[in-house]
Amino acid sequence: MEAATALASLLPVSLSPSLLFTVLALGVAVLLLLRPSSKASSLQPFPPSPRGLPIIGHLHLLGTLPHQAFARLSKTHGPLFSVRLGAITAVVACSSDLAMQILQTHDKVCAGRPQNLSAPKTIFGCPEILFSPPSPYWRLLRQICATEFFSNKRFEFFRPVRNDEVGRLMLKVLNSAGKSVAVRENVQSTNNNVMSRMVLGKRLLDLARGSGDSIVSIIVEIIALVGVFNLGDYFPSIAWMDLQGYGKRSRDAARKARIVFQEVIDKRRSIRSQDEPPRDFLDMLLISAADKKNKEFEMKDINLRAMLIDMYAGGTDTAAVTTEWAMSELLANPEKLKKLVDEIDGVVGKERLVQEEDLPKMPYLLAVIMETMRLHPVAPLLAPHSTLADVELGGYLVPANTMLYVNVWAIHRDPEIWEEPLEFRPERFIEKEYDLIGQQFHYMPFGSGRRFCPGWKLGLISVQVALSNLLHAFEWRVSEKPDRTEKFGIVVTKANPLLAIPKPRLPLHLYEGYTVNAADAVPR
Ligand code: HEM
Repeated sequence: MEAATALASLLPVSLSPSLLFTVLALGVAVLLLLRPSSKASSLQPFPPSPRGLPIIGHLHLLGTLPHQAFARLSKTHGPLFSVRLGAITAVVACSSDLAMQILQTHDKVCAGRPQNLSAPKTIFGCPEILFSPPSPYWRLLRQICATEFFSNKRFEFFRPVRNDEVGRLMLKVLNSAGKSVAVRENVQSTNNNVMSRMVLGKRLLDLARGSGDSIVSIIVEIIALVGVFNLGDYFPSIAWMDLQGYGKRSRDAARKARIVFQEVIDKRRSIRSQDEPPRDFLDMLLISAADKKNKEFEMKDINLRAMLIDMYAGGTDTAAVTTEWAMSELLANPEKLKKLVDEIDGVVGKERLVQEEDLPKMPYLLAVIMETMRLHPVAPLLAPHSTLADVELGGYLVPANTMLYVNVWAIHRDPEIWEEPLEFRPERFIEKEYDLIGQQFHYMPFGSGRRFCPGWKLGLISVQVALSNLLHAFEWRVSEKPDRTEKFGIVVTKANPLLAIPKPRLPLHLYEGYTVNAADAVPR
């Protein structure tokens, strides 16, 4: 039991010693599963690994921030190494060369997703975009998103919605002038409403009574559940015991999501006429589901519900977290903040708020956001990939069905690539050209290759609009310099949420006028 207590303090999640003791006692059977057993792996070396412990493997080395632990391990074991997480073997890549091998050279073989994670299976109950292995159906879903949801036409169509929501955010912050404001929470609620209007055509509060609140709480719970460390996923022989209760929580979340989203789908079907042009994502999904061309992949309501959840979940946290990190870095670096505010003032003046049309004229704003995503990628290990067949990476043989982590966090701080990598220096993105779509494998905040984030443009513009407006419309004060402590999850957040005090810096009539005018132009 003493060993269990010591180990419990090292694990990435808070496990009670008695819980860990149970795991150790029950996990003996799992030992047999621990060694990679591909026939081919006996012919070529498997990536090296640190010394592990019986049963738990290397779990004790992960700490609370696995991406940072992996970066440290790569210093001793090289840029490609393997770890055992209970019964699961994972290979970690910490260099841009290996990222290229995984995401470009062997993209097809490395584009799987690990299938040991129980929360997505329980919650979605069917293939969706994020957790499904590549398949013709997954390609169809990505194609529907690309042509119907993330296309330039749709982007323009929803521009007034985004302007309106950011105007509402300005008004809300104005009402808190002089008081402490939780930046992420406020931007998140704006993004939730943008997403809700794009996906279901309505702000959360305007959805059927209670649905809006339910959707937010369900999505928050789902994002948490898909990011937790569930013992059962790594020790399959004891999964049935559901020691941490995540199985039950996932079933509850699945049940609630089914009820709320089905209600929305049924209501829409009952009021929507066939020849009406699509006005939001749900309309587009219903059209695709009825499209004879897609008959091969019958889209049932369960599939539609999964897609709605994917969009809400993808669009909620990511941009708000990035905006919060950007504000934190700027408040910790006043000269960079001044340079950005000067740029915004120069383009916009002080007689109106920032509009999306202004953004292309603000290169320093883009550089600030790119630098923020370099230091604080929301998914520092991307979403885990997995091998669909045996593949050679960095001279080692990695067998089929191995989990793959691409450590973007480590690559983004690699001193071989970046001068003074820990400095917040947006100028580096002006002096040298980097793209956002991961073509150089030095910089991949949205991933690269087949699994590249389909929502990247929307994510980026959400950050640009929120950050530029918050800084143009308000002067911000913090009681102490913001820190860089991280909290791990499916999205890595700031452990200590940024609290800052706003003071308006524009004529007051602008804040209200902006909202009223933009609301007139909203499509629905
Ligand atoms: C700043 C904002 C965002 C960032 C930094 C970001 C980043 C990422 C990353 C790193 C991945 C994983 C790539 C991989 O596994 O190789 C991803 C996947 C994904 N993202 Fe985003 N994302 C953002 C916004 C969005 C938005 C707004 C949406 C949708 C509304 C979205 C939807 C998705 C989906 C569906 C996937 C799964 C793609 C697949 O597995 O095929 N993301 N994103």
